[in-house]
Amino acid sequence: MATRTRPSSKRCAVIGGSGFLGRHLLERLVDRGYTVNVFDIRQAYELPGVTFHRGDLCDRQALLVALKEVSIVFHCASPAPASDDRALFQRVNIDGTRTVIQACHEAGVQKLILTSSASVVFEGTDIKNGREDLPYAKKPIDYYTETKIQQEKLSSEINQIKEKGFLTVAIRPHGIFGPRDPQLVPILIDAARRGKMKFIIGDGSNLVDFTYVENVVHGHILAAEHLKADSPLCGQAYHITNDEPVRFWDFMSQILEGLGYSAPRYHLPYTLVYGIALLLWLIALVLRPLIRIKPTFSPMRVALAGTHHYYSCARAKKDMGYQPLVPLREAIVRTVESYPHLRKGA
Ligand SMILES: NC(=O)C1=CN([C@@H]2O[C@H](COP(=O)(O)OP(=O)(O)OC[C@H]3O[C@@H](n4cnc5c(N)ncnc54)[C@H](O)[C@@H]3O)[C@@H](O)[C@H]2O)C=CC1
Ligand SMILES: CC(C)CCC[C@@H](C)[C@H]1CC[C@H]2C3=C(CC[C@]12C)[C@@]1(C)CCC(=O)C[C@@H]1CC3
Repeated sequence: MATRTRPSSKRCAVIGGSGFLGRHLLERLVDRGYTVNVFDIRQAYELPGVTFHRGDLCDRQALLVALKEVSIVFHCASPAPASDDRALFQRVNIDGTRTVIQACHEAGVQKLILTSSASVVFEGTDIKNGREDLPYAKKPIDYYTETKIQQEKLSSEINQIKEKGFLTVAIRPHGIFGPRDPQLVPILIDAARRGKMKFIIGDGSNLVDFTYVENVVHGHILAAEHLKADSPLCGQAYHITNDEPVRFWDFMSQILEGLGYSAPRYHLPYTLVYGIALLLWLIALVLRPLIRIKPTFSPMRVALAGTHHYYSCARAKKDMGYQPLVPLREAIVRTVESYPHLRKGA
């Protein structure tokens, strides 16, 4: 057992701090006067006032070094959903989160803020204004979702044991976007450049949440600051969104047109595209030992593009005073401006 020194309430660690959300989070934490340790398998940048610890979160000893004298841990590391690697998700999201919890406990950490995902309740069918009490997806649509569910359960169970002095809360963002995001805008533009963004899947009226990264960061920091023994946050999950559901295809079109590409115009039936995506996924699975194929339109992406999925943040508003800081319109402008290299013709 490591020797415990009294942690400072302003000393925190961001696991996954080299990633998109993690880096925005720690920049904000530094602005607010926190001392930050980053723990990640890769070091993507350097920042004054931030100490980097490179390591795998499945390695308890490596974690213990980064968690020394830390009172708050933000765990926002995960393999990318697109990796579609079952063993990797199991190892990092489930076994790794168990290791993070053990290490927090051993190091005397007081609070764990886990980045979960609103998609833990998504099964590929419509969710309208979903609340946190919706049941977890019984048939999760991909390995990412399956392991995010197990991860969230682990963190909430540990809180229920009411280990004195160790509290947990899970934040469930949805469709995070913003400057430096390696997923949404780059994948969308790559599809457009390959001529794959001509079609709208379904009738185009489906509403979804896209959440600007600074609002997600704000939700995490509020959660850390409101998480106290006997507060309603203990062991709970909170949706954090922009609270402005938007038509999926309007959002995509605004990003595409903002960067100089044409918006999709022709419609394709949802069930047809979903069926094709499922078939391609199965073919890719069978061929995986020989060749690795990654179809642009995975069943998960098609489901996300063709159904309603937006969530209520009433619980976060009530328990921690959450309100999005950046409205959607402004968030889209800032995002588009941040990708000059993805502009058409650049
Ligand atoms: N991007 C999105 O739209 C959404 C993301 N989330 C969750 O937010 C969190 C952050 O996501 P992003 O910033 O988008 O992802 P990201 O891929 O940009 O960042 C994840 C970070 O985790 C690190 N990491 C992965 N495996 C690790 C390991 N074994 N040990 C140490 N570090 C490891 C990576 O190196 C990376 O820096 C994740 O937990 C994700 O599940 C939830 C909802 C939506
Ligand atoms: C090719 C096009 C049909 C779609 C291009 C955009 C997509 C890459 C994104 C649209 C919705 C996004 C999303 C996620 C990743 C990127 C998108 C599929 C998540 C799966 C990321 C991880 C989560 O926890 C849930 C997200 C839901 C929305």
